[in-house]
Amino acid sequence: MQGLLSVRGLEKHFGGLAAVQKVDLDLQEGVTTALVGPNGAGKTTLFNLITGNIVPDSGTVTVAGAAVTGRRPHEIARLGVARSFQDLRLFGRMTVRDNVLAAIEHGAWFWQPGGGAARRAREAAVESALERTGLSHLAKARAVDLSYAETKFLSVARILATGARIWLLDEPASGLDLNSRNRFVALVREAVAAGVTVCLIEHNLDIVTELADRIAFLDRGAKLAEGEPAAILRDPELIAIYFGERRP
Ligand SMILES: Nc1ncnc2c1ncn2[C@@H]1O[C@H](COP(=O)(O)OP(=O)(O)OP(=O)(O)O)[C@@H](O)[C@H]1O
Repeated sequence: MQGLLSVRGLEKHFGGLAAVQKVDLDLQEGVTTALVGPNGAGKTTLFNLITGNIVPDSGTVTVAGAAVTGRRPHEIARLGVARSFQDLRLFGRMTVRDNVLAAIEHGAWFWQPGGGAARRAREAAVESALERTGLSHLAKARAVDLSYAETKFLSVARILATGARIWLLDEPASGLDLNSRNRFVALVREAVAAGVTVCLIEHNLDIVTELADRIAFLDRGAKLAEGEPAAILRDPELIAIYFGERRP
């Protein structure tokens, strides 16, 4: 069944390297999918192809049935697809609040008809995102002054504030302490319960087990398997590939 977000035959080469090879993937509404695979499997490249940060050599991406292949990142974001980056891409010198505000597209300015209401709605979305990520007390701090875990939550706050219904999270919990990691898991669960469809790239298999309904397993650019976490994580061949014990 075609998903809310659907990928068909997606391919990307970098010179002679096939980074993503004929990948099909469906993100079904309300289903949390984890992309799992060893380093260099093509997971981030797949996100980049979906979000328009990289143009595919071939294949298609559709969001809610609309073809978006080759469209620019902001056009795809406007359809309700938000993502985080491994390197977070925050504005270090801006405040936490302004980092979140900047993530929301300014559809209407206050001098336009309805602009005042739109601005208030944006501000409310920012405050709510800060509250849900536990960052309200840091709203006026500069992003550069945050702790590592706080920057990770700021990255999630930026997604929350957009109201996007599809979240693509690239290693969102890497390096988090236990308390922050648990808060992160709860935050994602809350979003899913509110109707968000999540796809996450995650190396921590405990987090995958806790959050994912499905795993798509990638290796060397190709999707090798897809299914329920229990089945995928019990497959000795996949686990050998994942932990680098590949047989020739
Ligand atoms: N812009 C680029 N130019 C050339 N090669 C690239 C580029 N981006 C990615 N690659 C290569 O494509 C392959 C897939 O990389 P990608 O970052 O998608 O893997 P990944 O599964 O996300 O890895 P990791 O788990 O380490 O983040 C790698 O061999 C990588 O070196």
